Amino acid sequence: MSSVFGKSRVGSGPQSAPLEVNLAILGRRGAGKSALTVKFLTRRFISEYDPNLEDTYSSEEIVDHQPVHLRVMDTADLDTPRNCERYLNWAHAFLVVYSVDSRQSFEGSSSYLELLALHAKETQRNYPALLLGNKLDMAQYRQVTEAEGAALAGRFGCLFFEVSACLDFEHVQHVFHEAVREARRELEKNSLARPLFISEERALPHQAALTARHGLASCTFNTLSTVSLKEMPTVAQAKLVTVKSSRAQSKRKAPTLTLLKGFKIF
Ligand SMILES: Nc1nc2c(ncn2[C@@H]2O[C@H](COP(=O)(O)OP(=O)(O)OP(=O)(O)O)[C@@H](O)[C@H]2O)c(=O)[nH]1
Repeated sequence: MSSVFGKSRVGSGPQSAPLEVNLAILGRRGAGKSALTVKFLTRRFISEYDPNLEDTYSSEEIVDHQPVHLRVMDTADLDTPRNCERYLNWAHAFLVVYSVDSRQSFEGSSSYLELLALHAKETQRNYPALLLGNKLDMAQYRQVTEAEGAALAGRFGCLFFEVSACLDFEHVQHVFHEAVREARRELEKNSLARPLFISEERALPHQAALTARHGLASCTFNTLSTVSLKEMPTVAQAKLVTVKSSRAQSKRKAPTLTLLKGFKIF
């Protein structure tokens, strides 16, 4: 079965179209969402970035010998979740990122996990989430222990990894592929599509509590999976661009490629 934007296409046979998976990266500003996204897409570490841009990228992946058309939304909330339906109703799985050297970002990740739990409860669906403690290379400045990260993940029943956008690509790739596996399991379980473009907004009883605790004032929940066309993010074909410069080169001498909208990669 397929639907608009590939929301529900599930197939594993050699003849079937690639599985389509939408993945949203959530977390407080500065946690490293963009750096992880770009590392995954290009194997490179961001040097400069625009924190206000939110983009969705598309990448063809092979996960467990199966082709997957993966879309990654690198979200740009400010300090708290805002207008969450744009990703709540779009993503099949979520990566919630904090930085191990920032307690504030860890507390922010907890708000996102609560938001996802609430959304799952209201829609009576399971949305796989992975909790990522990023900037592992900064472990000497840790404000969050690995045990705290694991405990938070355990509380919300999600997988937990500590990663670094500036260390090895394989580890970052592994985490994204784990998210695909989680999404695939869930899609296979519910191979029925969630309806799209049927909108009914209503306030939720639990929302008031969450709003009060985390300032999620602008998050509304749509009961029937609503995404309007104008809200759909544009897809940048990230993998179509060839990167020829090397980060090993001197930053001053290296040509700057504006590869993905808003990111300068050396
Ligand atoms: N040392 C280190 N720095 C990182 C890592 N990941 C990201 N950074 C840096 O942390 C800063 C914030 O990274 P971003 O990827 O822009 O963070 P973000 O979560 O996308 O932040 P917003 O775009 O503001 O939402 C940048 O200066 C990155 O270069 C990492 O793994 N290690």
